[in-house]
Amino acid sequence: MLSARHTPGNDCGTSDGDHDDGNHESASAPETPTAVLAVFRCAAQPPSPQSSPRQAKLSARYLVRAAPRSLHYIPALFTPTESAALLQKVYACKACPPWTSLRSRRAKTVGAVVVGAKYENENENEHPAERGRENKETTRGVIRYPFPPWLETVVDRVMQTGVSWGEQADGEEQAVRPNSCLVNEYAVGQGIFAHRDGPAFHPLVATVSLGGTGVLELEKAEKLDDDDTDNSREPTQSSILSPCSVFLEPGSLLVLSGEAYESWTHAMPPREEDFGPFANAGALSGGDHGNADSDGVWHQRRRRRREATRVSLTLRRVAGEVNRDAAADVLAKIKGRFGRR
Ligand SMILES: O=C(O)CCC(=O)C(=O)O
Ligand SMILES: [Fe+2]
Repeated sequence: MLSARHTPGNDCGTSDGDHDDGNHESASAPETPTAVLAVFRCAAQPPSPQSSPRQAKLSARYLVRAAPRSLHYIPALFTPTESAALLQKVYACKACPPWTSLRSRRAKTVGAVVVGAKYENENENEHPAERGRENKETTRGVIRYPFPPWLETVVDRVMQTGVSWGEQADGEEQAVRPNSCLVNEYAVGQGIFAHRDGPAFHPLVATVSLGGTGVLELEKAEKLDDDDTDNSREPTQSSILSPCSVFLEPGSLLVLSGEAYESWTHAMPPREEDFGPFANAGALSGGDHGNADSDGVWHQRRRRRREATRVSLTLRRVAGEVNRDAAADVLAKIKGRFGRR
């Protein structure tokens, strides 16, 4: 099991990615209750406004300059063959919980699961009134299930890029692995509403795309936390202020950290066709999804039909303190659902 480091700003608090749907509590319990290793109390604690947003330590060549800081796009981290094999693993995974069907996608959380959460926008039907809203959950615990081996190999590859989920308590530079993975499945025409992932997964999430293509639209959050209006804050580090779109190819990795994580919403509009310009057009790997013509000129405004179901693996890290009451509660629920083993 991975150790649960408690790093500032990395507490369980708000979870926006799977938040919307109560995905954690009801359908996320893997079928093996023995996998429960610990339950933690989460102290909702937004990142300190004084500290500059933590940026992912990734090669500058992956930085998307036409997007808010700090968004990195790594094309072709997985080959088409590897991506196809991973898709099979996702669908065949016996150690993973069942899918939760949502309004415009299916989702499941593999690994550490936030439980007892109440989300302001729990009811996704309220969308689009919820647009851009950050969840204020009253999370009470986290259950740590291990990742299945195939997911650990995904993490290994992702971490080769230099991505790390926080620093060790002693300040030593050492890679910290993610412990939770939100798996989203979007049929062609489906998507996810605008949200921020919030303090639960701060300071960073990294998403592997498999199957079909997708587009993430980023927009500066309209309603920022009080702290964000503090004049004494450092000037914005964002290179841009207007909304932008990022094209996501299968096999790619997208890393959101810094302001892109904290102050911008991201959404995948539910549609069958996407339009440029794409902020990462110059970084796309090409091939079947290429935008470049024979002269290498990028056609940023080209239409892109979504042709296949897209599956994304969003790697995150959750931390928290032991909460024995929540543990007892959760274990009782799991036993009730799956019976004693
Ligand atoms: O599917 C994606 O690429 C984005 C998923 C996402 O934003 C989330 O789960 O929080
Ligand atoms: Fe998200």
